[in-house]
Amino acid sequence: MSDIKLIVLGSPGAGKSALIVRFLTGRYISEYASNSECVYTKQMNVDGRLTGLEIYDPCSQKLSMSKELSRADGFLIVYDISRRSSFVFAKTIICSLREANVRMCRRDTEAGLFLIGNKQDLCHMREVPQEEAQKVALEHRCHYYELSAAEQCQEVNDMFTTIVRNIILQNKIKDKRRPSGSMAKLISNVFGKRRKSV
Ligand SMILES: Nc1nc2c(ncn2[C@@H]2O[C@H](COP(=O)(O)OP(=O)(O)OP(=O)(O)O)[C@@H](O)[C@H]2O)c(=O)[nH]1
Repeated sequence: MSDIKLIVLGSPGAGKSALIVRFLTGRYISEYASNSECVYTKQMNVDGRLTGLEIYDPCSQKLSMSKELSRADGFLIVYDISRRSSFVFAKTIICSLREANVRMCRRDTEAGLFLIGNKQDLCHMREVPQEEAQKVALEHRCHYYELSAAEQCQEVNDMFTTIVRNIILQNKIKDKRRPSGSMAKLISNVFGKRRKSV
């Protein structure tokens, strides 16, 4: 069974907990405790393959989580479509992750960045046009979704499933590109043995 680790980030009140709880339980609860970090686990069957999923919700106050960052396969960056400041914050997170990726992420974040506009049910109060968010997602090579944790159970479910499927696929491609143990040994025997750093 493969394990996928997701981290959910975004400004306070964007709806991170609501999305996670909706996905895990199918329920929407309007108030969540927001002062403690949480790790949720779930087993999923994706295309006939059993996958262990770990979702980390660091809670908004704690963004210094280098250990968790380095273990993550995917980053869900949530903003509230009715609050521009949350979108600005989401863009800042994306830029920081791109920078951090160079230094410490286990996986290339390219396949693992997901920008999520939540609270679509509040579109009458919209401050972030969908086109603008799509453009940002394209620029930063993120996948993009807009939905409502409050009103769209199936869509939230589909989104998480697609995210996990994407990551599994991407990890498979990377594993194929990465030389296998014996191949790596062979390459190292031929080219790497005598290399010294100066
Ligand atoms: N209208 C609407 N409200 C939502 C939606 N999702 C979440 N909310 C509300 O937004 C508020 C914040 O939701 P949370 O899930 O606690 O947000 P959070 O991002 O986890 O917040 P922190 O834990 O403070 O980081 C709550 O009152 C939710 O009920 C949504 O899709 N639509």
